[in-house]
Amino acid sequence: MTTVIGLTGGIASGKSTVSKMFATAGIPIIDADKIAHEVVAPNTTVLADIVSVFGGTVLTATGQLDRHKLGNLVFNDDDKLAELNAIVQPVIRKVIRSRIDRFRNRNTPVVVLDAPLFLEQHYEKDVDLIVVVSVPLKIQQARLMARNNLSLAEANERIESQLSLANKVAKADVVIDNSQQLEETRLQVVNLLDKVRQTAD
Ligand SMILES: CC(C)(COP(=O)(O)OP(=O)(O)OC[C@H]1O[C@@H](n2cnc3c(N)ncnc32)[C@H](O)[C@@H]1O)[C@@H](O)C(=O)NCCC(=O)NCCS
Ligand SMILES: Nc1ncnc2c1ncn2[C@@H]1O[C@H](COP(=O)(O)OP(=O)(O)OP(=O)(O)O)[C@@H](O)[C@H]1O
Repeated sequence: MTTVIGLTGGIASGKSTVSKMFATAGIPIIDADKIAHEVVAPNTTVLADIVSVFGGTVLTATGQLDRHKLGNLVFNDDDKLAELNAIVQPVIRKVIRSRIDRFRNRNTPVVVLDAPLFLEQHYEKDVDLIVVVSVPLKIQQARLMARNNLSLAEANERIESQLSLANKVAKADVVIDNSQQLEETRLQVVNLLDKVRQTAD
């Protein structure tokens, strides 16, 4: 039997950080952001659809998606973000589901699905446990501004384009508090894995 852990949280809450901790413990990761990057490679129909809606200016000189430019177009315009989601989410969903099926068929004991839009895109039924990484808003803003070199207003636009963290926490089976030192977070990951393994035994 496979336990699929759905790992989510707000932007810059620490999903990748937590997901690396699971990977270090030997757990395979399905990374939705990585899949989202793969499905828009040059010469894909997804990229062609994006260009037909947003125009050729979202491409770099070498025909790659200019992620920074597209991000600036969609994160302050709900309608444009919805248009982008309508193009990419069905394709991302297909890849995610086929990877989960493969792990379940192989009876891999524990797998993590790291998906920022897990709750917005309703992946609840695809997983066995919902884990939300949580930090107070002030820490989320500060980490996002530092990591992506954004102003407070730009950081807030991105934070507000998702379900609120409080809303995500309310839907969680387990909450990982990532507001302290990394070691504190790592201990919570190790504890959670112990519990999951005990339940599966
Ligand atoms: C708009 C894009 C080009 C911006 O690229 P950029 O390199 O700046 O961001 P990146 O892809 O690394 O995502 C960073 C974070 O932004 C947030 N985010 C990404 N896409 C979305 C979205 N559609 N809605 C809300 N938040 C989002 C997530 O928290 C994500 O972890 C890119 O995010 C994208 O293609 N998004 C659509 C695909 C998607 O939904 N990805 C999320 C995985 S399900
Ligand atoms: N406990 C921590 N203490 C200090 N900094 C941290 C901690 N956890 C994460 N960070 C930093 O905060 C930033 C956001 O973390 P991370 O990239 O893991 O978030 P994320 O939720 O995966 O983001 P996204 O939604 O954009 O994919 C990174 O720069 C990371 O190094």
